[in-house]
Amino acid sequence: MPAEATPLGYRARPTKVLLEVAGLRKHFPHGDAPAVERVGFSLGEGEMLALLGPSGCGKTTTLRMIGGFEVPDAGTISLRGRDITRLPPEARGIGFVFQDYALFPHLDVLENVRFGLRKMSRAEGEARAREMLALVGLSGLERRRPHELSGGQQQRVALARTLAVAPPLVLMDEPFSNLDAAMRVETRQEVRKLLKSSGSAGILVTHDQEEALAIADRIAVMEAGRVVQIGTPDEIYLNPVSEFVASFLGRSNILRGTANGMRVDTSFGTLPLSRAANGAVNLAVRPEQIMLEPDAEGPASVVGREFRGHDQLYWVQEGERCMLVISGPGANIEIGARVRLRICDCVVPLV
Ligand SMILES: Nc1ncnc2c1ncn2[C@@H]1O[C@H](COP(=O)(O)OP(=O)(O)OP(=O)(O)O)[C@@H](O)[C@H]1O
Repeated sequence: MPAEATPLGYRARPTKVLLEVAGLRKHFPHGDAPAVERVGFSLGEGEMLALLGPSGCGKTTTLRMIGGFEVPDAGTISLRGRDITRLPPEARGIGFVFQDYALFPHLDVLENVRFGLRKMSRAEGEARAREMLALVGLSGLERRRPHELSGGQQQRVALARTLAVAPPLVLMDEPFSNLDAAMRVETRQEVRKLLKSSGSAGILVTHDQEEALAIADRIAVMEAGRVVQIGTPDEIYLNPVSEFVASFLGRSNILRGTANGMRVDTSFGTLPLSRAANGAVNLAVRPEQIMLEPDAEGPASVVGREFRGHDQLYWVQEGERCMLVISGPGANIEIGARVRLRICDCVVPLV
């Protein structure tokens, strides 16, 4: 598979390793359990990784250890083959974009971006800062102070300041959380494009699955201090390893079945499996993998419906079980209607 598989540059696998994290552990004093335990992954040059998981699962602690703001109890972090585990943040050559952007309020936009370029001559630093501001689409706003900018513009100044020193890696902790929904969607694609065009890799901490799917080449899903699955967005969405991953990334119906290799017997008949399994298994079925057919003799009935414009959600009761189904916007089936459900795709065995 080519390294750059799509126009937006989503990659299946890192090419050359930039960052290697192995066996990271952090147990804070007074914590019942370690905040981070046995976390390991590698990141390719220019790759974008999302650390995704619910509040308190250890995403920020992992990021802070990579950045040098927290010292791990165990494990190693190396950047381009150099062990940086115990180096202070400023000696690591890593860029950061924080939630609050951390811009200097008394400096204008140009001076904020020039701040990290103090080793250059004034003229060189200014030229580079202007170049970065053009890259993030803020030319013309050089003399504004941060409070005269929108949240999205401040975010881009922070990014320009970080990218100006061309770090091989940029760490971002929920960088879009102060933006409104529309601005968040726009800004995350811009950030992705900027990092890709500057060749910097990125690690983004988020609890927003849609954001992770939209921005990342790969996603590391964390649960209770551990990485439970790492893969491309489609690998994780289509082949979640556990019920936790299946329900954290999108919505899933969970069924019981008896597997035999690549097939499984269920109350919906014998279905193909996405990967081999044997014996009693739980299965994840995405709501869009189920077809809803009106049928006066059908064994199920519609008990809830939500019109969402581009599609519709249906809750369908069949005996004891309530299934979630997604249909196109044109399928108008009333609440109370009798229906038949058909699973029209392979289903995923869970551990
Ligand atoms: N400095 C600290 N001292 C003690 N406990 C901490 C400290 N920082 C984090 N923790 C604890 O470690 C665990 C992991 O926290 P962390 O901030 O890494 O999670 P997170 O996944 O980033 O959560 P969120 O999405 O809410 O920011 C939590 O139980 C948290 O309370």
